[in-house]
Amino acid sequence: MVETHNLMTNINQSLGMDSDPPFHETYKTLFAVTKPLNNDWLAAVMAVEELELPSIDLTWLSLESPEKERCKNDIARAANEWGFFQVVNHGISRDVLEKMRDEQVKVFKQPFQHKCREDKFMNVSAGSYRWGTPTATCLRQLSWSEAFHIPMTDISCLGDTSIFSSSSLHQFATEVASLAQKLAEILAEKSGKKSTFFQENSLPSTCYLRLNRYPPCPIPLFGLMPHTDSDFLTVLYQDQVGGLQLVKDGKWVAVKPNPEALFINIGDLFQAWSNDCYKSVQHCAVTNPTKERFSVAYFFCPSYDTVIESCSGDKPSVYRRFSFKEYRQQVQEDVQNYGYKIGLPRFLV
Ligand SMILES: O=C(O)CCC(=O)C(=O)O
Ligand SMILES: [Fe+2]
Repeated sequence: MVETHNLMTNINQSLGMDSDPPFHETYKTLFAVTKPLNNDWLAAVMAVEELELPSIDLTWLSLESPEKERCKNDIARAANEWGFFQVVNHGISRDVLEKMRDEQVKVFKQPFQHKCREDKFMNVSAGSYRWGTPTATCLRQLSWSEAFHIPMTDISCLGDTSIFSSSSLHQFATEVASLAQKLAEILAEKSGKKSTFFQENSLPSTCYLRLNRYPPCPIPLFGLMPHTDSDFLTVLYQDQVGGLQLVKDGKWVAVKPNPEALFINIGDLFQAWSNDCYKSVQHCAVTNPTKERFSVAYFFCPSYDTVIESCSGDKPSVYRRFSFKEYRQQVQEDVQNYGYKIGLPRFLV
């Protein structure tokens, strides 16, 4: 009882701002029924080994072969062995990244009530702002974060009345979009697929940005529950606090932040389309006891009707044909019925 009381006091102290979502109030029964400080899994999420992801210098892509080919092979190898890698000299200037981050910090500092009325105060679609996990029945299922999910189509029409400065967001999104496209084309080519597929099926307007904020949390919790991304690939720009973890060879590892890098991960669609050549791996974010953390994810998605055909060379197809729309609907249905995403195993041949 005393333990729970102290915990709630700590949480209230770390979240005192009127911009913070009311985590303490909304989830107080979860804190009361779980003994978080004694839970082994909570300690385990914080105690994982920190690794540097394979780092790929994209400068080589602007040179002639063989350097260029070697760089492309490195990208494909990292996507196959890790499903995650970092790119440096990616061509997106520090200025563009810093303006985006300033914008993100400013937006999350808005009063919570304004963020909840995103259509009225922020000029983005209703439903863009999300926080916590409304369905959580124990602390283990709670994501200690708030986020704006913004479709690229919304970014182009934010206008001057929005709290979001459309130009910072727009510039960041445009440059990240072209990086994502370039990497996807290389990965397609290296797995023997048609590299024009993305020009035909993945317009920037079918993609979206997610701005994440992880408030400090006095006890170790998930900032974002373990998941795989339901896209082709994701480009992540994260700050220096750290907290991203992923599964490598069956073990959770922590990713070392790198201010010069953007982080790339393969999503479910690429795993299926490449017939398991590239890996969509489970990842999560964990909280920091004293520091807030920011990240932005760009999700490279095709249009809803795009059909994903899993085949490569002589190897039999691992997954049946499905459209992106079908995939999204199945994920939503599973989350509703079971409380979690099943993902690709649903589509095995
Ligand atoms: O913030 C992070 O490190 C991870 C974000 C992420 O995985 C996502 O937004 O899907
Ligand atoms: Fe993710």
